[in-house]
Amino acid sequence: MSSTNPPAIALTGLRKTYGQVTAVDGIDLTIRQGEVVALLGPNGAGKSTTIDMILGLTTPDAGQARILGRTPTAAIHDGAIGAMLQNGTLLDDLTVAETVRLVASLHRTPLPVDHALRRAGAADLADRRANRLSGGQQQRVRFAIALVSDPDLLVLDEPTAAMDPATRRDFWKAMYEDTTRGRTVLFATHYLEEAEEYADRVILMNAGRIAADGTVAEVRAAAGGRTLRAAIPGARQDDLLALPAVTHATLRDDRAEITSADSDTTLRALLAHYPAARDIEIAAAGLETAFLNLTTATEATR
Ligand SMILES: Nc1ncnc2c1ncn2[C@@H]1O[C@H](COP(=O)(O)OP(=O)(O)OP(=O)(O)O)[C@@H](O)[C@H]1O
Repeated sequence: MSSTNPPAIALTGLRKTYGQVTAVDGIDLTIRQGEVVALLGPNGAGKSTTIDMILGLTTPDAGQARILGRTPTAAIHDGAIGAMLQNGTLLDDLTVAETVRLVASLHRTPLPVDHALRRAGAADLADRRANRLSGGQQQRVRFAIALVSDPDLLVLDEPTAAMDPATRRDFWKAMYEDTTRGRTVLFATHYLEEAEEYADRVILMNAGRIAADGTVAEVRAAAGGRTLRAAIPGARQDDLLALPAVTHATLRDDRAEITSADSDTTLRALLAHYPAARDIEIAAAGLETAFLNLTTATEATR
């Protein structure tokens, strides 16, 4: 892809407050065309508000969002963005195929309805009424609606929230096949394994700001993460937390789990303090530990 292409998403100084609450606190972010990006963060971190500003559904108090070199409204108007939101309502009286056809009729160059349904794994639902569908099935219909304009950018707010594990797998399989053609995808999720498995890049939000941004490996490393597990007779949690480089420590009976930014230093100090420590294991921290470390670290500095 040529470097003269505009970014899929360019956010500069983006900010939104609701009364006393700063939902998004000055975000700068560039997402290149073709990237698959996961947006992570605890409840209330500002993910949905950011997505709403990318889609032009919410006006920022400051800063701006540019989508493929245009305003969000212009990009939506051109059918360049397909979106799947958390609570998009489906029209009760229409069948699934009629619903998708209706949305297709709003676009200049839509995909054939049966293509969109097939790609979204919703072909078997075509003749069903939207109000008879389960939560996971409705999500597949919303996915077909997002795909029908054949958009360059897909924005998905917790797309798999209502899906069972098998449906989630099918959804991501369909998604993956679809993005191999250079489509840009931004998805918000609470499932860390989805970010780990499907995203090229992970953006971790906390309290309206970006707490980490990089590949899964980079975000893990930024959280300084190794996990050290051991049986430590007579251990006290306060003492473990006081060991050098320790960021978290939990203790159940004499089994300790310690997160450390520098596991060599922690281990030396641990053995000096507790020579009876045994069954020691050291592993790279998972994304979940990185997530916890980074979100607690930014909370502490607020
Ligand atoms: N329309 C609104 N009016 C008032 N406050 C709002 C509104 N929308 C969002 N907020 C507040 O802004 C903050 C960010 O909310 P947002 O929905 O963007 O977070 P989120 O990261 O998407 O959370 P979740 O994972 O729970 O969906 C929260 O404190 C929320 O209560």
